[in-house]
Amino acid sequence: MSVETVCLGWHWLPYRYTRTADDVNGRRVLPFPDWLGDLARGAVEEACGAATAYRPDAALANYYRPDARMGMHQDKEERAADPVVSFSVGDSCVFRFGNVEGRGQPYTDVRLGSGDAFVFGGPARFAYHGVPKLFPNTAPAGCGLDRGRINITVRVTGLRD
Ligand SMILES: O=C(O)CCC(=O)C(=O)O
Ligand SMILES: [Fe+2]
Repeated sequence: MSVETVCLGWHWLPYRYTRTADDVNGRRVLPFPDWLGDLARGAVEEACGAATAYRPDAALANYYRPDARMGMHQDKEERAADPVVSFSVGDSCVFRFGNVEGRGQPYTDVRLGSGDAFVFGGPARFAYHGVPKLFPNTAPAGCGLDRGRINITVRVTGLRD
């Protein structure tokens, strides 16, 4: 994985979440903002066509340089099966959305652009997914990012202090 990540609410490390960024500076992670939870809940409601009590408590903000990639993986450190909501800003990318059995086919390649939201929940919640390619210089003017891509995934950890 060649992205640079900042977390809100809970700090993610492979295999666990902690309240302190132990592999960075040991400090407590910044709070998860209410507005981001509201935005994500709106996306879930639009995706499933019904009101929901979705209450996320963590976000991972990834910065992709133009040559960055993310390998196929599951988001599975959460102790809850609530949906993951992804927001993209900047350059477009190929988002590879696969199956729950493994990293290989079948998968679907979706082009995610700046401003897109993607919700994975229900039977697709633990599907393998990754980002094999960015399309450099495709960020729309005024999106706030000249180069590369930011993706924010919003999650329900199911954890308590
Ligand atoms: O960048 C993306 O669209 C996906 C990010 C992702 O899968 C993750 O942060 O776990
Ligand atoms: Fe992921």
